[in-house]
Amino acid sequence: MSDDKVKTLEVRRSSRLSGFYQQTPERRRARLVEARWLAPEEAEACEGLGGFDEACADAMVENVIGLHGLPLGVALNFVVNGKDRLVPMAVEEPSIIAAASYAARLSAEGGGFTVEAEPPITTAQVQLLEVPLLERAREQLLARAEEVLAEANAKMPAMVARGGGARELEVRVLDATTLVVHLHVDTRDAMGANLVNSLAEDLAPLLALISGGRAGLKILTNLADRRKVKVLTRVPSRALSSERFPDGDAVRDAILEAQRFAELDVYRAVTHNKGVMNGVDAVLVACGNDWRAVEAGAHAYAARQGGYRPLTSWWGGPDGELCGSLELPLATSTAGGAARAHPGVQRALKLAGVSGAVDLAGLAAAAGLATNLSALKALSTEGIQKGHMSLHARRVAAEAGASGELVGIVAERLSSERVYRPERARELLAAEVAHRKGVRR
Ligand SMILES: CC(C)(COP(=O)([O-])OP(=O)([O-])OC[C@H]1O[C@@H](n2cnc3c(N)ncnc32)[C@H](O)[C@@H]1OP(=O)([O-])[O-])[C@@H](O)C(=O)NCCC(=O)NCCSC(=O)C[C@@](C)(O)CC(=O)[O-]
Ligand SMILES: NC(=O)C1=CN([C@@H]2O[C@H](COP(=O)(O)OP(=O)(O)OC[C@H]3O[C@@H](n4cnc5c(N)ncnc54)[C@H](O)[C@@H]3O)[C@@H](O)[C@H]2O)C=CC1
Repeated sequence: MSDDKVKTLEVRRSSRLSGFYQQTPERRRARLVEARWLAPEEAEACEGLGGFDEACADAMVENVIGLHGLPLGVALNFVVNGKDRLVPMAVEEPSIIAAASYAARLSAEGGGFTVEAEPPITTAQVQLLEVPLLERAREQLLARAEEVLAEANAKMPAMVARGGGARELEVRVLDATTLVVHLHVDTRDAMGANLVNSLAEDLAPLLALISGGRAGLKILTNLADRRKVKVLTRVPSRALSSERFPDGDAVRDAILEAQRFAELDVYRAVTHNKGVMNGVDAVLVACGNDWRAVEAGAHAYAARQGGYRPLTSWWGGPDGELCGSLELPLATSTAGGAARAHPGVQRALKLAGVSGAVDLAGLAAAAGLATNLSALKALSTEGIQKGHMSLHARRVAAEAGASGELVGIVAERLSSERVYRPERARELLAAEVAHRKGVRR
């Protein structure tokens, strides 16, 4: 590990930054410097597109004609495996970052999030077609597994030197003449897609020869179920009480009813899991990771028992607390892709103190459990619209033409009326502007 990384890990910093959300972006950046989350020059570099320019973009994808921005925020209050963390989130939807921060505050009351992550195993699939003697081919492939693994490792000396490498060969029968070989590879801090895809292509002729069949597709699987991450939390029921809902036990029970709904009904389970992915995806986007791969794997994992189920579980603990867990496959990267090419991604990883791909997976999962908790709590008490729409109101106000402090004023009036129509926002804005002109005269 580099000296810089060691220093980042040693500094004790608080993820609780009171009043943060009421401040301007400029002041928030200054707070991150004061609280030693960012160096002054890093905070300055966050401004605007944060150093991401057309040259970076042109090197990343094809047919670039410009840049596309998204808001980058930080979720606060996270304690993960006993350590305070800030969680960078890039997302277009209002209230997700607030929801993550809110649930992280609740979780911190019970000690925070505990993450258990599997090693970073990415799996390549080689399809073997027209295999004459399936069972014999399977036996032969397994008998020569060590040879195949050694061949694979010989093709990636740098990964082996890093502590990664090919770990296991698995053979599955798909139909009367088709096998699939799984090559499980520890890809350390890389997602490993390009690496294992190359391995699969290189090894396919040997696998076909051993099986007596012919090689078909050679590609990784995004059902990365050897690369799962599990996150747990417990929230004391007193932390769930509020002025409007003073009985924390009743709030806990209402959340458990919401969980049961998702367990019983696929229509609800899908929305429930959307609330999980609100947190997971926002972290992955901020950290330049392949969220399509994670989305695909997460939903397949949710359906692994045949029916589609919620990715999280919530249950009552022995001391009346609310306990929750989230488990999903999460193949992340801090070494490749945008992590190398995008200066904003590099800063986000630094801000979050990410030590590697497995650590990033844990942080994204903690954010997912958090956004699910906030959504369930809101849904089972006051309803989603109050918190969500009062934040959405700022966007409605801005779209109606408000700027500067008028955004907050119009948004607050929309929220107090609980009306979020653009025409009402325009009326309120016009009235406020007319009022100000009248006062000046
Ligand atoms: C929005 C809250 C948090 C308000 O909740 P509240 O109770 O009004 O919040 P509060 O004023 O008591 O503040 C509590 C904490 O929330 C955070 N917080 C509070 N306000 C802000 C803000 N403006 N900006 C940033 N952070 C904010 C902040 O951490 C604050 O702590 P403090 O710093 O004061 O100690 C709550 O209503 C909530 O979590 N709602 C759920 C929102 C949500 O899930 N949004 C996603 C969109 S809906 C969706 O996509 C998913 C869904 C719902 O369909 C999934 C499903 O069905 O399961
Ligand atoms: N089905 C899918 O999901 C597919 C995804 N992809 C894309 O492939 C890319 C794969 O990402 P990555 O594998 O992360 O990037 P990558 O393909 O750039 O590989 C990362 C490279 O970083 C180097 N490296 C340096 N330090 C390392 C460390 N500590 N640990 C591991 N490697 C280290 C290694 O040489 C490694 O090969 C993503 O952009 C993904 O979107 C591509 C094809 C299919």
